[in-house]
Amino acid sequence: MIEMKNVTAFQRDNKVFDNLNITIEAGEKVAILGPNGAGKSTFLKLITREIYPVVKDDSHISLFGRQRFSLVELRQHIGMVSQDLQDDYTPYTTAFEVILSGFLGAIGQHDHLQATAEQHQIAEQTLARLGMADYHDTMFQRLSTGQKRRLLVGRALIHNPDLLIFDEPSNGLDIGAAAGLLKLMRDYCTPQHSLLLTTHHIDEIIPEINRVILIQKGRVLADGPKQEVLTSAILSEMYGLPVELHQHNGWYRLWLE
Ligand SMILES: Nc1ncnc2c1ncn2[C@@H]1O[C@H](COP(=O)(O)OP(=O)(O)OP(=O)(O)O)[C@@H](O)[C@H]1O
Repeated sequence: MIEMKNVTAFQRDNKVFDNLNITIEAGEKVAILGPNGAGKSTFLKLITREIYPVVKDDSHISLFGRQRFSLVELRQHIGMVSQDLQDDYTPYTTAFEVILSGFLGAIGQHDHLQATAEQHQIAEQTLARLGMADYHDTMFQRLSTGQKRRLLVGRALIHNPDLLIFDEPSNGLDIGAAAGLLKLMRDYCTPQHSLLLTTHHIDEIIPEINRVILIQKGRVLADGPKQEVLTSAILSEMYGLPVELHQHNGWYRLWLE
């Protein structure tokens, strides 16, 4: 579903990846961990085409079996939740428009992208299912961080995408809102759906995630089944300080030694 071969990519004049190789198959549920600045968001931006790789003969990015996509087509396959996306909404976009924009692969409403009556109806139902029907016309700037994040999840899921991308989704959420978010993530994890989660919080790695990729300074430090990659020794090496990992009923927690 995602194949990155020998990918070199920059953020302005910072070379973030030099010959990165990562393949993710359809249906996989994957967590990507790494210290600040490791390249996690850059990896996701290569998928969403917010960043383009350096053009080289032996390098390509293939998404959903293809190397060429229009952005509109691509976004039909992907649902995204990220702080960047949250920041991109104008303060005056209403809660309903945020949800509806998931159909349009756009931020907010755009005159040239018209939603159908059926899409309007599904957006109304989604808003209600999220428990936010009373906020239909409330402007984005007047919502709490938890409410904004819930809207973004509704927006990401509304078109039933093949791939859901969560970029540090529970940042800024209280424990109840974070638990609600994890529940939405788990509900999405059917065999045909793929999930990519980047996080700093080991306890966000839901039991359905079976593969973990560790990135450090733009390189893959470890990549494999969760139970092999998530060990105290490997995580201590990655973070450069001694940590102790605990596992309980498929969930993980990290302690400083
Ligand atoms: N807009 C930008 N301009 C220049 N350099 C950038 C920009 N955004 C990121 N970088 C650099 O690219 C590298 C990778 O950043 P990236 O945001 O992908 O890391 P990350 O693993 O997502 O970090 P974090 O956990 O802090 O969000 C870092 O060295 C960062 O300083």
